[in-house]
This record gives sequence, structure tokens and C-alpha cells, in this order.
Amino acid sequence: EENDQNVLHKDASPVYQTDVNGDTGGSNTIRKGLLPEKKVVYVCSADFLSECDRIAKVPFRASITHAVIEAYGLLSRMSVVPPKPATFEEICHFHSTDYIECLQRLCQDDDPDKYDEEAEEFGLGYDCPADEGVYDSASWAAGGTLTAAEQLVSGQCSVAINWAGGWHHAKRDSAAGFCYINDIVLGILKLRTKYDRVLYVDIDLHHGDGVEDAFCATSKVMTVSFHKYSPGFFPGTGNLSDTGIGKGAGYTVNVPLNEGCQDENFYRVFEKVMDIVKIKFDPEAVVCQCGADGLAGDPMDSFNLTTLSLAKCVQYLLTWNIPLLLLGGGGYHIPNTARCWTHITSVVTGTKLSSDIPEHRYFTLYGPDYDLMISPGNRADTNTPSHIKNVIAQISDRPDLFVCKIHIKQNVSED
Ligand SMILES: CC1(C)CN(C2CCCC2)C(=O)N1c1ccccc1/C=C/C(=O)NO
Ligand SMILES: [Zn+2]
Repeated sequence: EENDQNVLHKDASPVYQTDVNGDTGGSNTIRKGLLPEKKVVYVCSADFLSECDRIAKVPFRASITHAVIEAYGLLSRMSVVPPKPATFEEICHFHSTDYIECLQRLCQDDDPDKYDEEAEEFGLGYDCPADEGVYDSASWAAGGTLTAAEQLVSGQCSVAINWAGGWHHAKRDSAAGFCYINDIVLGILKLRTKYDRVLYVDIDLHHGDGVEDAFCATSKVMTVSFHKYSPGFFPGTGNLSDTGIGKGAGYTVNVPLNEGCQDENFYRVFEKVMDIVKIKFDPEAVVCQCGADGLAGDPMDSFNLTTLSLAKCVQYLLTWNIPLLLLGGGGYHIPNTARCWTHITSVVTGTKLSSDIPEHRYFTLYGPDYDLMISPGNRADTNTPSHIKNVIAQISDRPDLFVCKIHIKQNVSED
């Protein structure tokens, strides 16, 4: 009977398995006998995509990702909300006005010698060029994250997605790692207007240093980053011993991992650490940066993950049934990144997808298999069982971590 339903639907949308009640999905579908409907907001518009397509290191990644999500018919399972670019004032809720004014000025200047010492001071120059359009694309990406966070705060949805967000290296007064505006910090500050304790999780290949720095001295936001940590690897921070300062001591968690990490080790560590985080921090909302540069085939060539472990991490967070903000991040093999974020979108919307990628505008990028799934490379996972065991033990057994307080609703919410 299940198979009979796997026919190509009249709307010629791709074959995707219907849920047990034979519904083909659609936000007004009353789904019986399944997980309670999680209303999902997907931040997107034509303007948003064309602006985010201009993000230099991931050209057209926004549109390529959106096209697969659309080709699988997933838009009908979500509420699509168009964002506006973040305003100067909104951006300066985190960033210094000096930095943002300098960024705006340099982006409007086409003199190749524009990088003066002020530019250097703000991290703008040859490693983070302030080319024409950089400010616009960064402010649109940030507007997407703010719109997603606002949808969660207003209770319009339980999950909100901005695949063009996730720029985790940007600092209060400097660009870093090709991140110019830290949309994640802005989104977390927005969530903090309603939620007392917000958790940030970062599964990008790189340490989420910009977000950690922003909240390292407060107990209201816990940051947990899983990343490659090895001498000379960017940004070089995020060791186990990096656990927060002052009132934030014990509210920063870092999970350093070695070269070649594969799905099994990655998810094992993720689940063990997050089980502890849930008990000790008891978050009211969670933000997950789903950077895909740890995937096999990424030019970063560091971890050896597939979309299965990253999707399983998101699936795990869904079981907490608290507001969830999902963001993108790194991911330089653009078709694999699109595969990953499509897979995650299908998990969040409770939609089973055929692994045959449907025909669509960028179909040729997925050859020769045209398969949604990716295979791990054959590089060894250098995370030995003892390294994994040690990392988990150090996090779960440390007295200063997650100082376990009984969370009494307090009227003074600021630290
Ligand atoms: C320039 C890019 C961003 C791209 N790239 C590779 C992949 C593709 C071609 C080279 C890098 O190593 N980059 C970087 C260079 C300097 C500092 C940081 C990064 C990446 C940060 C990141 O992804 N954080 O999550
Ligand atoms: Zn990265």
C-alpha cells in the first residue's frame, strides 16, 4: 500500500513518499498519528537570493540550495517569509558603529589602495576584502536571520530556517574568516528578548569563535562548538580548556576534534555532549549553525562527514521541542552543501525524499549519480576511541562546567 502511494503526484512534483496517512503534505495538512506538526518558517525571496548569491566565497550557493529545496516540493511544507536587509541600527545592536561605518565606506570605494590602517584595524583588507556589494549581501543575510528569529519570538513557528546565515567568525569590531556581520549574534540577541536561556550549537568545521566571544561572559547564552582543532588551523581557538569567563564561566563548551572525523564519531560526541547540555543548561530556545564544510568532498578537505550525521544532529535538537533557529555557514562544495541543507530541511518538515534529485535548473551539478546522498571519502578518522572518550569525559566530569543552577524565573533577567 505504501508503494502505491509512491507514484508521481499529479502536481508533477518529484516523487516523495507521502506520510502514513497518504497525505502529500502542505502546510494545511492535518497530519494524524505523526509528530505534532512543527510549523516551519523558511526565510526567502527573489531579492534575498540574488543578494546572497553575491557572497563571494560561495557564489550562487543561496539560489542553488533553494532550487533543490523547491524541486523536492518542500516549499509547500513550510511558510515562506520574505526578509528585509538588516538596518545599520539593527547591525549595531552587536557591532561597533566605527566598524560598520568603515565597512560601508570601504565597500563604496573602488580605489584598490583604499585599505588604510583603519581598515586593517577592523580586519578589512586582503583576507576579508570590502569589495562592492559585500555590505549589501552581509546585511541581507543578517536580515534573514533577524526575520527568522522574529518569527520564533512571535510564536509564528517552532522552527525557522535561514540557509544564507551562519557567519560565525565576525567580531564586534572586526571582520574575520570572510564573515563581516555576525547574523548569529543578532539572532540570539533577538531571541533573548523573549527567552531567558538561549543555547548556541555550531557544527561547522571551524570553531564558532565570533559567537563564543560575544557571549563568553554571560550565563544567559551557552555556546557549544564542535570543530576541527589542530595547530595552524583557522581560527586556532576552541580548545577544551576554553570554558567562558566571569559570570559566563562554565557556559562555553568546546569540542575539539581531529582530522578525518566521520559520521559515527561526530554524532556520538554530539549526542553525549548535548545530553549533558540539556540537563545542565535547560535551554528555552536553540540556534544551530549547520556549516557544511566538514562534509566529504569539501575543498576544506578536513572532516569526512556525510549529510547523515549533520541531519541527525538537527533531528536530535528537534526532539527537545523548543524553538529552533537553523542557519547555514561554511560549505564550499556547493552541490554537497545544497544536498546537506535540503536533507536537513526534509528532516525538519518530516518529509521523506527520494534520493533521486529531481530535474531542475542546476540539475547538471549533481552528476554523475544525481543522488541526494553523498559517500564518505576513504581517509582515516584520526579521532581514536580514547580521544573521543577523553573529550566526552572532560566535558561531563568537570565541576566548573554548566554550574547546575535551579532556574528560578527571575524578574531581573540581565546578568
Ligand atoms: C576563503 C574561505 C572562506 C574559503 N576557504 C577554502 C574553501 C574553498 C577555498 C578555500 C577557506 O579556507 N576560507 C577561509 C580563509 C581564511 C579564514 C577562514 C576561512 C574559512 C572559514 C569558514 O569556513 N568558517 O566556517
Ligand atoms: Zn567553516
